[in-house]
Amino acid sequence: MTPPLKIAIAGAGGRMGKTLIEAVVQRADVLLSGALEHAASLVLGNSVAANVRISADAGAVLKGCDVLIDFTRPDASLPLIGACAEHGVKMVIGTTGYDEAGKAAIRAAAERTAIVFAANYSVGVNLTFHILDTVARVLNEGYDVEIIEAHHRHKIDAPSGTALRMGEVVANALGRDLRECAVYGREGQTGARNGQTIGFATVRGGDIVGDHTVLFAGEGERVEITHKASGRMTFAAGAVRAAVWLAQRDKGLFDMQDVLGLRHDTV
Ligand SMILES: NC(=O)C1=CN([C@@H]2O[C@H](COP(=O)(O)OP(=O)(O)OC[C@H]3O[C@@H](n4cnc5c(N)ncnc54)[C@H](OP(=O)(O)O)[C@@H]3O)[C@@H](O)[C@H]2O)C=CC1
Ligand SMILES: O=C(O)C1=N[C@H](C(=O)O)C[C@H](O)C1
Repeated sequence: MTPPLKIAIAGAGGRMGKTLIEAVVQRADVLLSGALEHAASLVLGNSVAANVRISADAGAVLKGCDVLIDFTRPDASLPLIGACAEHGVKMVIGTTGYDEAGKAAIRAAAERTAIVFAANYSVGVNLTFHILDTVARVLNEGYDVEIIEAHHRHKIDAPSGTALRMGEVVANALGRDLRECAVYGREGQTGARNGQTIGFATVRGGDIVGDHTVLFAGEGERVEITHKASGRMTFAAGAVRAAVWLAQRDKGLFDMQDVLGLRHDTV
């Protein structure tokens, strides 16, 4: 019998970390082997499962696992990504907000180990990426694109990784480069809207788990594609699914489209 896949969680005390622990423990085919936090964390030593306490010893946690699932913050995850590449530990990265150098570090690490990196692990959002590609190709002229996202008051990056990915999908479908056409918020005498731009609006408040709407506004009609997450288990279950999928890969960079078998040339 194949031994269960050993999964460790980085950011174990966080909102996603706690939900990921629940998601791992629920499955019979995987084992929670470690739970990682930073050295000053108030939850160090807390027991999270049989024989697993939250630790700040990254070396020991990595030694004991096959896959590390990281939902932390870019500055915390980058050293872990380097260490995983060095020790051949596979990774599922859910953290958002990386700059270009951070993304380059992930690509470099994926030459040495297998990594799934996705801004959103829910099946619904990944399906939405496909729908957006189709909608943008049809409404390719005369429709202004605006992306509106809302999250809880604790979120530290904006726009969300998911909103940015939605922008990339739409921009690719329209033959545009998001880096050149994105407009992040408006204020004052903005002038009339440039039809080639893709606008982003961010809302932060309360306990909103994650809402995303892409609006295609034309003359006489508008199309709105909306996804609303009402709980974090949808992300956590997707991340654990990605970890199990990684068991068959040695190295390379993948995303949730690959895990779900949804990849085609455009998304
Ligand atoms: N891809 C997806 O599907 C999703 C992605 N996310 C992303 O996941 C990330 C985390 O979100 P969320 O759980 O809400 O955030 P939290 O702040 O609740 O959790 C982050 C955790 O990481 C801990 N941490 C900080 N530094 C380190 C370190 N060096 N080693 C280990 N742990 C560390 C934090 O500790 P402390 O609080 O003490 O600083 C905290 O417990 C965000 O980037 C978010 O955007 C979220 C949901 C879904
Ligand atoms: O921080 C969050 O909570 C979330 N972050 C992800 C993002 O930035 O897209 C995914 C989800 O919307 C929740």
